Amino acid sequence: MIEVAGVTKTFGSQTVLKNVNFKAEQGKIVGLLGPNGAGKTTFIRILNGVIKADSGTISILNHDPVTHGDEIRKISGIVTEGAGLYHQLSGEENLAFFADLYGVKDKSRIIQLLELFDLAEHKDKPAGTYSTGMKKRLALGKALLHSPKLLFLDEPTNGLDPDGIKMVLAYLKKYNEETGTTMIICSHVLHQLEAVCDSFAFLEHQTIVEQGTMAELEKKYLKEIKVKVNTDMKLHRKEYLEFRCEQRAEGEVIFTLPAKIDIPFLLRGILENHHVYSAEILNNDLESIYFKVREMHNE
Ligand SMILES: Nc1ncnc2c1ncn2[C@@H]1O[C@H](COP(=O)(O)OP(=O)(O)OP(=O)(O)O)[C@@H](O)[C@H]1O
Repeated sequence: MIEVAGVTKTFGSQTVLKNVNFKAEQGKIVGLLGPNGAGKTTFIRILNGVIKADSGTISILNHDPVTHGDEIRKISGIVTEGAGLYHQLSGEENLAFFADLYGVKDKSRIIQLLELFDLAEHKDKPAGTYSTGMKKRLALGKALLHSPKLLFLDEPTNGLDPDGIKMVLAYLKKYNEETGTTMIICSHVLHQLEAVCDSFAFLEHQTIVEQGTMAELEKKYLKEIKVKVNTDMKLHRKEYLEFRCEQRAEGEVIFTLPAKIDIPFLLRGILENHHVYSAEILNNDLESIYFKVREMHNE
């Protein structure tokens, strides 16, 4: 769906993006990660045709955002920090206004989206009186009015409370599953991204240094696995079945294994003489991988 090769962007004397390569498959949700100022928003604005790259090639469903920006905006939606809503208009009036602007003929789409985002009972209230979570949901509804094939989401959960975050992410996942809409999401809240994204791209030093699914990233970056085992065994050594281990607390042992494949062997070994109440891999979450990727590309 999206293919980017060798994209570079400078603002004055500052190079923000340098030789960026990126791919997104149709129907997938891709997380775009990187520290503050890495260039994530700039990259999304280039993809959406709002600003122009200095060099490189971009193809979005075979359209170039520079020459066919309008076509891309017709098939894409965007949610950014400023939701771009009219505060004096009601929720429904906002969607009606943008539906006209986007040339959406089927007006039933407005009520459908208000219902989808649990805003139907608030549709007549001015958007300015909405809570942050309601505004975000209305902005999502606005971005989806014309049933885009592609959705750009820049920090979609910023400012939301934990319930709001959970709700917005659940809506996005559900919408993706039901419609196959491709989504690119920028966020710093990694555990949220981990739950919804199919793959991840890492922006570092002005370029995408890594892109892959969780399984691909784990394989490449996790050189050892840390497993926390709740067991009644008491350790008197720093090694067990040739694996490094450490008793953290009573009944809790951390084992360091070369690979996931060693976990069944370890657990069978312990179970011969002890009980195992639970076992959990500690370092295979997106946050651990994010720091590994950064570490490797900052050496
Ligand atoms: N229109 C502009 N003119 C000049 N500099 C800009 C412009 N837009 C972005 N920049 C600069 O480009 C760099 C990257 O900004 P960008 O907003 O793309 O980063 P980001 O990864 O989205 O950051 P954050 O995580 O903080 O949102 C920053 O140093 C920013 O100041």
